[in-house]
Amino acid sequence: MRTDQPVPHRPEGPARAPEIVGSDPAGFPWSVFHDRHPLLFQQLRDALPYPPDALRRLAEFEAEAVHGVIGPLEPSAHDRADWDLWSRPYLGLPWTEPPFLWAEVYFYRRLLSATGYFGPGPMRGVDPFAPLKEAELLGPAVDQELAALDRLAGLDQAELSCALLLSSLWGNRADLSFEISADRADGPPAQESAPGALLVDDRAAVLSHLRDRPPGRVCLIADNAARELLPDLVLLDHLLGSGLAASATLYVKPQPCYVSDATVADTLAALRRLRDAPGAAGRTGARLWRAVGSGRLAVSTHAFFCAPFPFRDMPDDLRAELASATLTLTKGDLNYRRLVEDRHWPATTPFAAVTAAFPGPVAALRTVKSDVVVGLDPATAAALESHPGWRTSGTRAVLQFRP
Ligand SMILES: O=P(O)(O)OC[C@@]1(O)O[C@H](CO)[C@@H](O)[C@@H]1O
Repeated sequence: MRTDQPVPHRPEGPARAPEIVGSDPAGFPWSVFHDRHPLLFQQLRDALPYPPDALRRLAEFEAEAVHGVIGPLEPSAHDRADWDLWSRPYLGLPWTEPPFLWAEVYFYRRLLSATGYFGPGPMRGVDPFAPLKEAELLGPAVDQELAALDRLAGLDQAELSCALLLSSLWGNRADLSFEISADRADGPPAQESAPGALLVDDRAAVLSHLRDRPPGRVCLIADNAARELLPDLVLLDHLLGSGLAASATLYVKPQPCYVSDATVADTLAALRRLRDAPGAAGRTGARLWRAVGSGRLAVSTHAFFCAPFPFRDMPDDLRAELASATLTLTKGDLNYRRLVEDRHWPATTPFAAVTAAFPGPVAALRTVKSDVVVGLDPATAAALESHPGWRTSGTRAVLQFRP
């Protein structure tokens, strides 16, 4: 990863709204640091038997992250030089003072140090979130979701494309960090079919974009493992099999973060889960297995996916890869925050304007779990104002496209 400052912000796009920070005790970011994170520390200690030095580091980091001020990475950290630069403006401040996106990414980086993930000891390379992700992947809910693929047999290609885009989108509701402290102030989770739950639906435009050109490479920047990654993989299989894509690249995180974010190990586990399933799911898994073997489906990663910056600051090598894709699908809330920048945009700010710096055509598939939203029509935005909590309840979603 580069150690210089992020590339200067490009001039395109509307005047930029203020960044979302965590300093308002009534706000969502504050609750993440003060309500969600203490529960997360407990969940981690329950999930794996940590040795004494890791328990001590976890306790120290918990005290710092919940009540203290931001400290540096340990001197021996392999990425200390990067983070020294990136954290210079924020060291010594309460965790809720910096931009929320920066603070959360750094929180998860520090958490890995505390568990010993990068250390010389027995926890080196041990994903602290693996027990949570594995339980979800092997659980009965996944059996049911995979069995449901058998019922798609009667759909024609267009219907199938629409259905699988939607299931990949709503798969994003399966988010283990969100489940820790889901804010249900806005009522119970909406069903996929609930009228009005999908605030923007650009599926038709996404599909005609793919149909109207020779099949190329589709990239998918994944979010969560297990129950979200499975429908993402099924969607990629469909795009490859239907000729809407000639090849695909699945981008996952280079290291564990944000609790359930997918890594390469999670991807391999999901592929095994699919391949070993009965019926249509098993056939899908077998095709995907072969697609990986033939190179039609590449599983890739980049250090930038765990860096605390919006996508407009991506380094040139990743920019060039994405620029050559016919379409990039970004999954989930965090990737949305990185795509449109985590700012207090008016909700009617055009999606195309704030994503202008993204290299190539892009579609965001995201359930709304944090404050930022753009691209709503004025009537939708106005109607939502009478539903306090709609931005963080995970009951609404957007599927937005910019050619
Ligand atoms: O990216 P995802 O998995 O859809 O959501 C991540 C999330 O749960 O974590 C953040 C708060 O910790 C929010 O952006 C969001 O609610």
